[in-house]
Amino acid sequence: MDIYSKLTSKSSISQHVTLCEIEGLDALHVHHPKGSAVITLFGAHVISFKPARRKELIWMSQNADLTGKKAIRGGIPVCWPWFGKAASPSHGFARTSHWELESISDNKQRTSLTLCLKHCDKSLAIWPHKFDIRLNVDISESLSVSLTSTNTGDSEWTMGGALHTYLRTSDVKATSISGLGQQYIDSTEQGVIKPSPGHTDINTETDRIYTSAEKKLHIVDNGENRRLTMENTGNSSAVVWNPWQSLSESMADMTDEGYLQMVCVESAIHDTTIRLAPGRSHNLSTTINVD
Ligand SMILES: O=P(O)(O)OC[C@H]1O[C@@H](O)[C@H](O)[C@@H](O)[C@@H]1O
Repeated sequence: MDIYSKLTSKSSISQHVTLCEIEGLDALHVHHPKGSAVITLFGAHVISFKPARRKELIWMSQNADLTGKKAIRGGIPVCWPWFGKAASPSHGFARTSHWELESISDNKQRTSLTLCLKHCDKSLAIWPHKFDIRLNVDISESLSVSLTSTNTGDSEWTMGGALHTYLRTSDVKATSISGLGQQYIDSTEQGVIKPSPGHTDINTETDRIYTSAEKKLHIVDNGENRRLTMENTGNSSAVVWNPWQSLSESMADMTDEGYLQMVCVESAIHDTTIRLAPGRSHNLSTTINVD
């Protein structure tokens, strides 16, 4: 999907940031000399990142729903306060909530945006806890996304989540990921734990939670001879997901062939294990670089 041709400008809000609309969703278009990005306020969802003079790094489904009625397929969904089906809705409510833009800072090196989501009557009905979460997005020649979760209530709560990055690849069958550690939970086989050589190719439906992944992962797209590094912090696992053919065909927001150009590599807290006492914060981050 060519995100940039679908943007309609509304107003310039800083030297390098324009408020735009994409199919009815408000979005921030960052046009820094070192890199471009688009982030929707719905979900605080990064839907594009392009380092200057390089190709798009982020995959977006051609059939993504951009009406604000369901989660966006592609980009970097912010899954919070839980990962997957730990509770309902799947991957939490942050990715389908409307976030506020809190601040922008532009300098020669980067543009940084902070978006914010706080508890409200709707969130309290789903998850009865008070919180403040902030997503900081730094756009430069690399992309850095950092989610700080703070307990603003008066009792402890527990959270999980993920920065669920959909990476674009020229050919998933020629893509390999390393730094994954020695074992994974295979979600395609009822959570069986399997040994891992620390790296994987993608040539079938893949839904794996790597529980001893290294902080730095390497993703090699041999089709395009491109090497990405993803550095994660604050996570308990790295999740690798590709729905492959028959699942893609069953999903309304994927094209039948969409799975061939993507792989999700996620900085995750799959096990809802972060306990936050009142006033305490946790930071989960992912930084993506083209080597
Ligand atoms: O369809 P959703 O809710 O966006 O989830 C997509 C996938 O997200 C991955 O993180 C999960 O491991 C998969 O099990 C899941 O299918």
